[in-house]
Amino acid sequence: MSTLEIKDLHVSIETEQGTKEILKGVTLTIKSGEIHAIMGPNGSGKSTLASTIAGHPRYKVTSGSITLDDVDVLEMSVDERARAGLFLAMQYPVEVPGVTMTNFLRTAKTAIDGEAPKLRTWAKDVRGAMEKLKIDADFANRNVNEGFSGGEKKRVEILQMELFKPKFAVLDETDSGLDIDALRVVSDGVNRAHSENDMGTLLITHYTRILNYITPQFVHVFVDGRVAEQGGPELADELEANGYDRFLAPVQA
Ligand SMILES: Nc1ncnc2c1ncn2[C@@H]1O[C@H](COP(=O)(O)OP(=O)(O)OP(=O)(O)O)[C@@H](O)[C@H]1O
Repeated sequence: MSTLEIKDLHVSIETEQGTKEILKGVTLTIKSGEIHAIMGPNGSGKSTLASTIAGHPRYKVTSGSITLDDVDVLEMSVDERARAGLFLAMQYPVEVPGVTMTNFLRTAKTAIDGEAPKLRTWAKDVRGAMEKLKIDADFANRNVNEGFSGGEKKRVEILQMELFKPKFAVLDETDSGLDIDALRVVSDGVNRAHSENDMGTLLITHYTRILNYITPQFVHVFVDGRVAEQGGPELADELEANGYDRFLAPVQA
């Protein structure tokens, strides 16, 4: 059993207008096997939280902590975070010209595990995972994300998650731009990682649609850089019905 613990996290960025505090005290604990959904209005800091967990240099932690099984994540480099078992699927995946998917996946898996995967089983694992995610075999020879459609990029992210077997995944708007079939395929991938690897997930989303396929035990409403309320899946239904007015009123007052 692993625990990813975020405690009273404050994060700022430097802008031309000066320092801007975006996260204003986020506290959140995720354990192995748990699915947590974060929902919240545009600009409330959800992606900033994902980027901070990922170790993006732009986001400065001014106070608070992130630990993985009591080890300080904020002291780790981006690579070390991946090796420690954190997986981050970002809103805007990057293209890597000149690097084929096959080479990328094997190199990344080697870096994460500290040893190269066995050639024969690895090729089978990759093929099997691609089939499950309905990714055409041709993608193996294409350059990472180059010319991939939005939905294809998301499937490829989940492919990485299946193969790297992280302890925790942070999925930032993995559902945006997915058609119904792709949504189901991607959700199945996340659910498999939970049942087979006991992965913990932080799922950032704007829509309850994905929550029909991936059932979170916890829903957190993010407003103005903090968790304004926590609840079960019924909280997502309430947001769908009533929007964020109830949470925004105290902020705007
Ligand atoms: N690099 C940056 N430069 C300037 N402002 C930034 C930067 N990154 C984030 N911000 C600001 O911080 C706030 C939070 O942004 P963030 O992307 O974390 O919100 P979000 O909740 O993920 O929004 P959305 O739902 O629209 O994706 C916004 O006001 C945004 O403009």
